[in-house]
Amino acid sequence: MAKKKTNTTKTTKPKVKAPRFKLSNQQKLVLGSFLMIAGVLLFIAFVSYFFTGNNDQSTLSEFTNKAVESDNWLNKLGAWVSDFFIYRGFGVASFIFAGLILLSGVFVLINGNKSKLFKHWFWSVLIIIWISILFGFFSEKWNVLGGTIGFEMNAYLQVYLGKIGTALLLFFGLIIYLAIRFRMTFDTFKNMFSAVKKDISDNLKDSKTNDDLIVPLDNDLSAEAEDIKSAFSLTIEESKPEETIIPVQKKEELKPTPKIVEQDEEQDMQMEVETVAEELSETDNLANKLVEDFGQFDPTLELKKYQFPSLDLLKKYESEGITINQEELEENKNRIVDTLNNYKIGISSIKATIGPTVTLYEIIPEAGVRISKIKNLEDDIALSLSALGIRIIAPIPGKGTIGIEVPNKNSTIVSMRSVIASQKFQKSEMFLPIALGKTISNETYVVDLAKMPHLLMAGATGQGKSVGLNAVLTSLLYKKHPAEVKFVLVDPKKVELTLFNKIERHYLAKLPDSEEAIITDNKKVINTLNSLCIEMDNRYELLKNALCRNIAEYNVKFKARKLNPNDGHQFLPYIVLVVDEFADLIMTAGKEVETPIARLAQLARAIGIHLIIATQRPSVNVITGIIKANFPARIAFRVTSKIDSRTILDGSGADQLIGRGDMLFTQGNEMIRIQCAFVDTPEVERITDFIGSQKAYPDAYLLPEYVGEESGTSLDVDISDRDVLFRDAAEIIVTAQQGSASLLQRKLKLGYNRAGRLIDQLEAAGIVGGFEGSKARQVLMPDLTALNQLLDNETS
Ligand SMILES: Nc1ncnc2c1ncn2[C@@H]1O[C@H](COP(=O)(O)OP(=O)(O)OP(=O)(O)O)[C@@H](O)[C@H]1O
Repeated sequence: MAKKKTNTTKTTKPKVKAPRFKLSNQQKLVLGSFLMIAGVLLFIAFVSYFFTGNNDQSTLSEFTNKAVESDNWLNKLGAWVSDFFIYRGFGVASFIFAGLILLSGVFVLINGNKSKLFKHWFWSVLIIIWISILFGFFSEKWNVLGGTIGFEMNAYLQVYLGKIGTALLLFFGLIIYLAIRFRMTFDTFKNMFSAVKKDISDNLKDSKTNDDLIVPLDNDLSAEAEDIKSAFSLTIEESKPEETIIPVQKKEELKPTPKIVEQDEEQDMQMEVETVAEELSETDNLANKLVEDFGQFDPTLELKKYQFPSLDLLKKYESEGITINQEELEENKNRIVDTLNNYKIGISSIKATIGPTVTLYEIIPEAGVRISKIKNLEDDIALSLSALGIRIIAPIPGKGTIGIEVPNKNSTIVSMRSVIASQKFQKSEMFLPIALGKTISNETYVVDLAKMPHLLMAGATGQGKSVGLNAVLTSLLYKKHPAEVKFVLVDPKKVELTLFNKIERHYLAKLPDSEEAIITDNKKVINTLNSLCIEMDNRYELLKNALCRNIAEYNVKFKARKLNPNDGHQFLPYIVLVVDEFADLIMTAGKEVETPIARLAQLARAIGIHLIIATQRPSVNVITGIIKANFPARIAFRVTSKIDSRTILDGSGADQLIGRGDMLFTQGNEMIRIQCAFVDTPEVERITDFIGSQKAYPDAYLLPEYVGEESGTSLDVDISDRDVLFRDAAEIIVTAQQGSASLLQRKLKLGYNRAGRLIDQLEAAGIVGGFEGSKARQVLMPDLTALNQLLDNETS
């Protein structure tokens, strides 16, 4: 804690803070309901004023005299308030005040958008003034309607503008209001007018036709026929202009809203051009309305003030930036040329690209030289260049040249700061951007974890795996809000990821019953993985109901308020599962972890769960076929043998790396050599401190509850060993007809383990059915009578 404090004082300058009026939920309830009631009372008082206002005039001056009562339905206060608002204030327009106060109460209660409320107040006050002046205009007839303000303002305006001027000014005020508030245009009026005109003419026509069709029985038949004929012919003639279809020439005239295009006066013909706007479903309409009223759903709202870590928290290295050692370059070039010449390989040109740790020499061999010949001489060339970690790429994909990578004598550190600060990272629009480091041509390399969709990291000990993991996590922390991504961290070594404990309530996800968010116990990993599988199934269900194919589409739809939270929909954060020391896990838990990992790897990509697994031991029994098949994106740090390299990358190369963050990255096709960004423990500590010191969610992101199989083993529970709360628990479960441990936890206020044990005992007693994965257990007792019968039989 002390540390946190010093940190914040260091970074923030003293500044005077404006006092914040943030209401608690209870305060909101009190204030909201007070305002609503006040609004209703005002309304009642105002209505009453029109019946009792005259009688109450005399009682107003006697406000403090208890003996004098008012006729207003709210008695003295009602009389006084309505007199104040209606007589002395704005007249009938004061009713709008009552509405506004009621509306404010509703906004406070539902925690509505403040700027929306402010807008309502602003426009309503304007319309109140306008109405008041309008009625003030007719004050001679109805003097109460405009109130004193309306009357006085009218008198003032009429002195300067006269009656006509005032009337026109009022009309102009109305136009301004409609134009700005309702975005009305001249066309809107025109369309409205035409629509009304059409309605009237249709009605007239209908009535006329009907009238004409009523033929008096005693009339001459031929005359009737004539009448009817003329009546019809008339109708047809009249309807003709409307039905005439005129070819439309101008494309611009076709607007999505129905529009009437006037023809030349002489033709006296009207044509209605109607383009059918895309029909919106009811839910779309509702969503549009909600978005209009409240704006798009903002998942970051709960931590609105959250600040992303600044670049200053990352260290700046002196030795950054490539220094060109001309001598070294020349020397290496000569050696390469000489060595190749020794093997009778001629070179037509050679080019060097200097990277942070290695320099790439690109060679174009003379015509007729076989590439395989150069590839075969790899070891000989390496020997004559007497350098470790030479890698020959023959040919460089897409270039037709041969590459020889030679480590630099003095490598430079690629700092996390430089890659995070790069334009490429800062401007990336990826879902889960990761700044891995810099390529051989010194370009920052940024990839999207969401596209990978899972990452396998392997390398011998001490070659930069943990730094790599930290770089991945740091990248995400710099780019993603706590609402957008959650980490599930598995760290059997117990030391690598502990720093991330500080951001538990911001970024971590955990099982409901676990105390520590970072999982260090291998047994608990199995539960977490299975819980993630449940989360995956749940998310698929949500996606299916929302008719979305992936999490991105789903979240867009949710933000546009097209998905109803009452149907279980919610904004879904990405979940990144990081497993360090995967080999260790496989050794201790074997199939039990491999199965859920494989399931997640196969299916979780669409619903935003991504896996990063890291291992020191890249042997085939750890990185099995099924794992490999589902992890197309792989990072290999230096390994000791070609076999290990093959296991990770399906090819050699990782054995020729030079360590210290030098790595090969593949996403299934080409292999890219990257110098991993270096982020040191103190830097990670500063970042997690910075984030940890900010306001957090009440708890870590809770994963679905998973009842492990081990709890289902002790089914033969002795009746005498039953929990004292057994009967209560049974009654709760049977009454609710829902067999879930979390229900017991809530109702009986128990810990997860005890609730889990109770469920087992209930299963053993035949009250609930067996474990069914993500679903609640079936309740086998239909009602309390059946339950009591069962329990009584047991004891007798
Ligand atoms: N990207 C890098 N740039 C510079 N130096 C690095 C880089 N990555 C790692 N190193 C150096 O290598 C050392 C070991 O790295 P790291 O702890 O990441 O290895 P590891 O593979 O996780 O080892 P282990 O498997 O034993 O945990 C670091 O202390 C650091 O000095």
